[in-house]
Amino acid sequence: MGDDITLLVNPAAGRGGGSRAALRAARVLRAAGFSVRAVTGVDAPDAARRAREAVADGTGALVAVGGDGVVSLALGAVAETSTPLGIVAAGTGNDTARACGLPIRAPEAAATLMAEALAAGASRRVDLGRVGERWFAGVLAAGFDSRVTDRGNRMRWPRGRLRYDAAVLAELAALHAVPCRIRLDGGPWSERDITLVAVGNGPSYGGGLRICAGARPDDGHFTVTVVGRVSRTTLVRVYPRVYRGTHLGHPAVSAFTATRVELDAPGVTGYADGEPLGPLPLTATCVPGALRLLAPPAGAGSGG
Ligand SMILES: Nc1ncnc2c1ncn2[C@@H]1O[C@H](COP(=O)(O)OP(=O)(O)OP(=O)(O)O)[C@@H](O)[C@H]1O
Repeated sequence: MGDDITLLVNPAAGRGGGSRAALRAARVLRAAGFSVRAVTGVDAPDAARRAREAVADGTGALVAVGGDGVVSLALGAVAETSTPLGIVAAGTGNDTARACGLPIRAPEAAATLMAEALAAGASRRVDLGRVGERWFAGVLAAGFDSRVTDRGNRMRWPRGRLRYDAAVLAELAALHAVPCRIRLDGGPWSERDITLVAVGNGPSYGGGLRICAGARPDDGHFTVTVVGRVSRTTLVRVYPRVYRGTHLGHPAVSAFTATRVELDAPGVTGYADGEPLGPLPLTATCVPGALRLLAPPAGAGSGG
């Protein structure tokens, strides 16, 4: 594996800040002695293909520059390989970087940590979720929250966390529970009316909404949050508590841990790391240590 670094840049991430973040990170990495090249791609599939090529060509590290979307593309290239992933979080939500304790909207700090980790030959093993050929680092969402993501992705305004809040308000008007079948670790199917189900490798989505509070990306399993049938009033009252993760104490909310989660519900689309996976049914599996993450040697769980 070479000592060059490939930046996978989403120029549009974070209101067009992706390119600026890449320039700032590249400056730090070059000053630390690394050879750096940036790839973008004309669209997301092209970017994903270029990332896979860089990994196949033996790049020393792949660094995703942007939000959770470009990290998600990068995962498809590096998962279950020995190529480490760095993250320069410059997007809207940045939940994967947040879950891994990496700097957010601080490209120089992120690049400095990466350079230190590469120089020390250190990386941290992180679990990933897998659905078919797709990988995710954060949360797989289905139900109310996938409809919110769908709407949020279509909205151009407002920006950041406010966009998710606005999408939540719009979807509240159409709130309904759906019958959902859930099976954990190959056990018996359970069927119930749900408002949403979230399968967390990491704890948050939507820029810090801690829907699967307690999930850690290095604990070897998912943390699953199921919200049963709730009224609009209850959802409005409980929603702000999701930022602190205290919604888990509500009687309509159940939490489980599992390494394999099967979900089936009519007319529901699954989203992972904010990207559409397709309609249910789907099966998510937690793959322990599937990712080598460039993180400081002193980071929790370092090694590998
Ligand atoms: N290099 C790229 N070229 C084109 N599209 C990309 C690229 N990288 C990521 N994307 C797509 O752009 C979308 C947004 O990416 P990302 O999450 O990195 O930015 P963001 O500003 O945080 O996004 P969002 O507005 O969704 O919160 C995703 O759907 C992702 O697949």
